[in-house]
Amino acid sequence: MYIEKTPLPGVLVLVPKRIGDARGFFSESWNRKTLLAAGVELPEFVQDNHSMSAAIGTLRGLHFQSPPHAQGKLVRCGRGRLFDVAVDIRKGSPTYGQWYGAELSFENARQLWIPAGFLHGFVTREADTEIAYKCTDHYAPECDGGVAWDSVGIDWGDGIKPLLSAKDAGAPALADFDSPFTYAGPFDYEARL
Ligand SMILES: Cc1cn([C@H]2C[C@H](O)[C@@H](COP(=O)(O)OP(=O)(O)O[C@H]3O[C@H](C)C(=O)[C@H](O)[C@H]3O)O2)c(=O)[nH]c1=O
Repeated sequence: MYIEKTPLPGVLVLVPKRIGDARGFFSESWNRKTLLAAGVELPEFVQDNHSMSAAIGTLRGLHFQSPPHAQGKLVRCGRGRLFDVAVDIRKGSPTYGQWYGAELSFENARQLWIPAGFLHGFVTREADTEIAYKCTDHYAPECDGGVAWDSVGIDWGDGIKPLLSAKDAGAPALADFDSPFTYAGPFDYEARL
């Protein structure tokens, strides 16, 4: 697995190796031991999610779960193509309000690690795009929160008119949002990579 730092400290791009043969390929899409060998210890994953978005331009986000059920997420694209975004919302962080986005697709096999304390959202760039993502805490609707997709200055792509859920359409702007997260210093792995 290749591990790439991003311009947003804490957020990583992981790219598993694909072993090809006449049938197709095999890939270890997640292996804790491989990451540990590289000095990256992620919290334990306890829930896997899978969502499919039929229309191009479907935008899900920007979401978080507040403590005590804050979630880190490792996102990968099983089918199609999407632009996946993380936003730092840890009060006191040197990168508070900053975002990073990566194009994830079945073809490029890229995964995005988004730690707890960051918003997560994505917009689809192909029809019938599916994402599968691992979460470090269980679903807790009472801790569910969101920030408006268009209030962070994210470049989602030209001329986007997103398909949003009613919840996402009514989310508060980042400027009006009081984050439940506080910066606790850099993640251990930041210095090791
Ligand atoms: C997240 C979640 C949702 N649900 C139920 C609740 C609703 O009845 C239905 C759809 O939920 P929602 O509209 O919140 O789904 P998304 O808009 O895809 O939200 C997710 O997408 C963004 C990008 C994320 O990072 C989060 O994982 C999550 O917020 O699934 C569950 O039963 N379990 C869950 O873990």
